[in-house]
Amino acid sequence: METEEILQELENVEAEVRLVQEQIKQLVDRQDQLYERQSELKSLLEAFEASRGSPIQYGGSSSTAVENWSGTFEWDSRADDVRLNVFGIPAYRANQQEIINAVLSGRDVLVIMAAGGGKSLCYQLPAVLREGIALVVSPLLSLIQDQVMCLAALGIPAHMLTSTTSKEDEKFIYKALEKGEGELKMLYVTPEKISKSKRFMSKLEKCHHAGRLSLISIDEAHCCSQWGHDFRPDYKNLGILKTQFPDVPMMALTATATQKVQNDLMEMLHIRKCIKFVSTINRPNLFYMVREKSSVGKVVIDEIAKYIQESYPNSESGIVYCFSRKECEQVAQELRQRGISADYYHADMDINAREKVHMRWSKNKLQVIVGTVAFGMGINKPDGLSSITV
Ligand SMILES: Nc1ncnc2c1ncn2[C@@H]1O[C@H](COP(=O)(O)OP(=O)(O)OP(=O)(O)O)[C@@H](O)[C@H]1O
Repeated sequence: METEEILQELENVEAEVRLVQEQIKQLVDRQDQLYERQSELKSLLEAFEASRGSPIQYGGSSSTAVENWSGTFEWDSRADDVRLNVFGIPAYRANQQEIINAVLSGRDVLVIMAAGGGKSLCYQLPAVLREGIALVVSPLLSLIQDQVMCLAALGIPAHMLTSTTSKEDEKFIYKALEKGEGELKMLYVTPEKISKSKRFMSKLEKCHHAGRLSLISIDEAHCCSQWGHDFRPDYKNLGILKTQFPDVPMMALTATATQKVQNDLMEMLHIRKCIKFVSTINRPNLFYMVREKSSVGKVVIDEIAKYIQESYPNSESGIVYCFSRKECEQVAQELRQRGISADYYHADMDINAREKVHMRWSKNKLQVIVGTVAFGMGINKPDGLSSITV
């Protein structure tokens, strides 16, 4: 093949890709319009139903108020069973059931719920209920490891595909995506996988083509927006997921998003018509205390050590937040000198060292992590978690 011929064909292929992308965009827009019309028609039916005093049947099932996601759904009893017997959760918290119902109805959803409010259940439960594999995009390795560890403990086959994944695991995951072999229910990846690995995207495409991609969940979705406090450039490319897999419900979850960030992330993820759930930030399990800080460094450490020893005599886990990396190392060392099992965590450490500290802490082999804000986003540790900001 002559260079000129190659160039010509490349040009043709690129032109066709642009055309296909345009067609996909038009189809996604059309899908949005249809959803909107569907909602209007369901509202009309609901109104008729109310005026006649009897339910109208359509599409083989009884009608549900359009935005009434707390109504009755065919999966209610299966969802209750999984909630209780798989996740060990006796009752839903505010909005959880409605979010789950919206996703299981095939809708795209934006969830704004305070940290620790229970966002994970909102995508993990549908992932267990739906056939196939759910993809979860999450920004931090430590967060992914934490989630995969918790899911494994619940007996849910979850895996992660990250820079630390072994060749063997990678093979297993690719086979599960491509051929449906092996047990895989939830796959966690960092956003870089979506934007940088063509191989992964091609396997995902095959999984979708075979009808086995059940759900796409974007955790810490505020990272999409440049207006947010945690902008991650690779999150910007996640829009491709909706473009490539328009029929797969997408969930975007975050604890903090201003109106501007919400609009921005909906735009970027191509979920402009999503159902939005905002939970109040009242956290009854949180207790705040502010104490005056001495100007003498040693006294501050003495007081923190005393507070930890007196308030957490059974070595319950905690985090001490510091502003600088150097401070983290110093404070950890000084706490150790006062008999507290403590270690530091910050972004200057290599990934293995960070994971080691996180694992020791997760398994209660370390009581206190002294970290910068690099540690903590999305950490799930139900037993006695306390945090002190120096
Ligand atoms: N309905 C519920 N009842 C009791 N506990 C729950 C319920 N839902 C979730 N939890 C528990 O609450 C804790 C926090 O949940 P989760 O980690 O999902 O929070 P999150 O909203 O993802 O927080 P973050 O923003 O920090 O990631 C977990 O231990 C989880 O098991």
